Amino acid sequence: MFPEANKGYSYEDCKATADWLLAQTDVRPTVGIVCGSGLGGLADMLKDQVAFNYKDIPNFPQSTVHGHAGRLVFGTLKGRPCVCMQGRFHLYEEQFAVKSITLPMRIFKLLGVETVMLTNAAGGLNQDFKVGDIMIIKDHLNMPGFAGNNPLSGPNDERFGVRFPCMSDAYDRELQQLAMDVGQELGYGDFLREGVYCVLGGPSFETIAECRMLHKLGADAVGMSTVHEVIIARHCGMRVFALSLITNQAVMDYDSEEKANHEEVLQTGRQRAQQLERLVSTMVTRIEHNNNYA
Ligand SMILES: O=P(O)(O)O[C@H]1O[C@H](CO)[C@@H](O)[C@H]1O
Ligand SMILES: Nc1nc2[nH]cnc2c(=O)[nH]1
Repeated sequence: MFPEANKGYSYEDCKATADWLLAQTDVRPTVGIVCGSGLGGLADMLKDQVAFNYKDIPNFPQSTVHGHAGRLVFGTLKGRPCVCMQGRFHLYEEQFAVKSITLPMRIFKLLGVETVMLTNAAGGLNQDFKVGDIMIIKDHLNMPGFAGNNPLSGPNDERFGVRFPCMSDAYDRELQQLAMDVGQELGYGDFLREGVYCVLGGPSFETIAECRMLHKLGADAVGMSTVHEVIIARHCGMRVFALSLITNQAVMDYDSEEKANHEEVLQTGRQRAQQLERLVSTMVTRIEHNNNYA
């Protein structure tokens, strides 16, 4: 499913994969997009597509989760060259996978990507949030990281970045503001939020006590992805924008009959897909037009 432990992750391996891809397409992407659960439609927005199944790409992991197609799509979005992961990898898909799930970020970097835009489906912990809200991520809590499960653990290759990267500026503030501005213009003000995303290892959803604890700790939404990719993307100097679609309310109350489930997650994704695609595609256009954002 994933490349063998410690195989396929060196700078040379990543470069070989990037060079292989660059030899198959004329697209030279400067924006990389990652589609969350049920949000794969973002990739369909790309024009003049050149698409690869993950299984055909050297060193690439394979998607195993329903709602993650497993294709790397190159193309243009309103004239801007992009690459899009239609399907991402999660910590729970294989034990000790924190390096393989983040590998595509290093390949993005070596393809020439400058800005990464990540999306995910998440459970809402903030009691003001509703299902269908879009949360611009301003910061994160890396729970697996507290236990030493950080994608940068192990030897550091300075060709990618420094040993101790700063994370207080992980989420680009100009891009957060751009998302707010674009969202307001598109009339999304009623369901556009900002907040802190907390990553857990999954795949089990949270208990009621866990949701209450995470909320008290300052998390507005909880999921099982994104943070590891953000760490690797920032380590190698790419700008990061990330958003969560609040696909379900985290259950915080012992009287509640609600139960988190993946079908609801995918269903909410389908309902908000078009607006989310418009938000991301309009942002990409502005990144191109305002060089101060690029
Ligand atoms: O984060 P994405 O990939 O959107 O997926 C989210 O949805 C799945 C649970 O329904 C989990 O994998 C969670 O992380
Ligand atoms: N951990 C977690 N991941 C999610 N992804 C979508 N919804 C949820 C949720 O409630 N919890």
